[in-house]
Amino acid sequence: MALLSNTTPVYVAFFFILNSVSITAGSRLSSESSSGLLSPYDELYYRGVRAYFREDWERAAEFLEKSISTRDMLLRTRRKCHDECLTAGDDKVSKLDTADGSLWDLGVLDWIQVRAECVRFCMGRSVSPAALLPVSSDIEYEFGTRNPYNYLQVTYYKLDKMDKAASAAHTFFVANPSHLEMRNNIEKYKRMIGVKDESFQDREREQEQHWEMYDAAVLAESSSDWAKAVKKWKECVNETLKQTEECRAQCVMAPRVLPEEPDTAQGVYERAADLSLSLLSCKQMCVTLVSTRPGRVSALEDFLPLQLEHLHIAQFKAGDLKGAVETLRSLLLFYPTDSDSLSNLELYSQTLEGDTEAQETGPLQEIAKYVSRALQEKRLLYFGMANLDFKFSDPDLWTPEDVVPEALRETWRAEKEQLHEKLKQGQKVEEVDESGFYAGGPVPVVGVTITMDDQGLNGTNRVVLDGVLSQSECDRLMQLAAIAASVGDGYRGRRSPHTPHEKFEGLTVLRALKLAQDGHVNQSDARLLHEIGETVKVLMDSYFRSHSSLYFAYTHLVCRSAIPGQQEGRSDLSHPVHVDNCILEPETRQCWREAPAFTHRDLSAVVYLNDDFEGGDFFFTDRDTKTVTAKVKPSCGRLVGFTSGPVNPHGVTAVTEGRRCALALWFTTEKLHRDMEREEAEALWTAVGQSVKEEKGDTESALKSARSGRSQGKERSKERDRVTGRRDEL
Ligand SMILES: O=C(O)CCC(=O)C(=O)O
Ligand SMILES: [Fe+2]
Repeated sequence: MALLSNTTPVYVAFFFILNSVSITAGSRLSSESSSGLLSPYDELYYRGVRAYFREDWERAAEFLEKSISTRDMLLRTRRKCHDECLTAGDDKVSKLDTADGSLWDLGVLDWIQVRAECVRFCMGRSVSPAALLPVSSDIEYEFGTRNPYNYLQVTYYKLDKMDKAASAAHTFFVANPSHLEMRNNIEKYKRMIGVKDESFQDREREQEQHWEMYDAAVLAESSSDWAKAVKKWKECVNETLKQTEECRAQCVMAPRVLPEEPDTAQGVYERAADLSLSLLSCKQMCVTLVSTRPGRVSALEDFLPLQLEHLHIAQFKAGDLKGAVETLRSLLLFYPTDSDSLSNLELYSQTLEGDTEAQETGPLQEIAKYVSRALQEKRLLYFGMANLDFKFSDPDLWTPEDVVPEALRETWRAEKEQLHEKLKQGQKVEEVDESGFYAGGPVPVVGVTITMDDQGLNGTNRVVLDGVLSQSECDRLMQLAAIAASVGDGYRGRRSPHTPHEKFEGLTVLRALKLAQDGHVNQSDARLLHEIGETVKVLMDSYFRSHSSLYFAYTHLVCRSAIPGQQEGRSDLSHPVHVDNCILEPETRQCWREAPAFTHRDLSAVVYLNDDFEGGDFFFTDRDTKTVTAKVKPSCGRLVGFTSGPVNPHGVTAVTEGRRCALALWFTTEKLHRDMEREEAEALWTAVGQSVKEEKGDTESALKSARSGRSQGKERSKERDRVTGRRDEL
């Protein structure tokens, strides 16, 4: 028989929202009905939406705001009552633990009844009877996706309250990052005079704090600042626990819809199982909710244990062995038989000469409480479930087998497998690029066309453009590369950095310029290399829209030539699959922003110069680095552009005959990381341009003054304007 948990009267806090915004006298008043009790927030919301469609903006703002604040208060009240009733009915539960099973059903019903009455009494003191009723799933969805802020944004705009409109827009956008219209609106608010930077605030930020801490911890870790990483991971663990508990506290029985009296023994049993299953799945849902970012799909499996692992490593690296021991013990609460943790503990115990008594403070204590409560709930449920044929999901990957009755283990294992599979697929299908770039902007250079976009390339933030260079420009750059190669390459002696079957030659803008000065290559060809960069920057900046300015990070012309006689039976790649700004770990699908990856690179572009070679296809893959998602055949003037992060792993197939040349460019949003070599080249350029008649030695002093003083600044920017200006005329 099927037990339908969705019909049971549990307040499932699918999208829990708990603001710790203090309740001001004003907002309390506005959320109360005439009886002084909290009104139903769904009704307030409907009134707000109706006013919105009547274009009665004043009323719309009033009711939408009231619905948001009333919901906050309701959730907080429920939390308070949950705490107040935490032990209600415990005597019944403790009997369940010891009972031989014959009284399980009655015990569960008793327990639920007692607790529900406690909660009902508690909530009844401040919530009106209508507001005690569960809201529809539509309303839960509306609030979960932050749609009230969508209405509020327009409403405040109409009321000419731009700061509030900007804040509503931002709050909505955080949970809906691919909502292009809202993105454009935000852009407009940013340009409006009088809208302050502080207005772009996430009004729901309170529930996202653990994510801010998570990001800060990862950042500290990637810069090997271990002391800071320890601090940040601790904060993150504490906050994640807090958010989880807040969420779980919302899972209380709806006090007005208690089980009707079942008349048969089997009926009693089923009812009890049904109710306890609902309660448990509501609590379990919190694990997924807390580890899912708003607007992003992929939940991190095993979120708390994962953080503890990071914390443990950071503590070890920071030399805090006692702390590491404490964290390991916390981790062992989840996975008591984990061999790595056990052997690490053993190791620390030897180093500390047995002094490994953890102080059981902070996270350890809280985690111990959390784990033991969660396990008690599971035991309770699984015990009762043992004789029933039903399906359930357990999002915790750490539930020990002994909690699950023998009869259920088979189903349970299958569920776990499925969960793993689902997680994997979820990550595969819905890659979300967090880079802040959005493909799809215009291509403002005459003659350049979009050949493939995200859809054609099967991914996110990818593009292929054609017509970036003419045939004669390709020829001139090929010529430049050939001469430069003959006088030594720019690969600092690493002639085959990716494969021994090919020779690599690289040339930077500065080196090309110096070769021109020494009379090895044409000035105009060296200048072309520089100018192509400017065009590519205009294209990338425009197509990949973002809030940030773009700077050159690095540019080089690269040729890969097949080494004759060394191609037989070759199975490697010309350039192995990689991500440009992080180190991809295909097994975990994680990408570590750490050296030797060029972590500051944000956008990548490769412009191809020729096609008269064998092999050398560019390709994108999935995060597994194996599944090829799109291929690009190089040809003169073709550009492949993409965001440099984990959504775009890519590689190059072996060049088995001939020579393949391309201009590779990377851009950064961090001014600090801009390409100083390019600036040096530009300064040199200016100096040379200014002093055609001057002696060659003078360029050196001109360069110095450009680097150290402001005197050259104006000249340089004039020169740059001229360069871009010319390209714009194309
Ligand atoms: O040459 C290409 O097509 C790609 C090169 C590349 O991925 C890189 O240099 O990072
Ligand atoms: Fe690359």
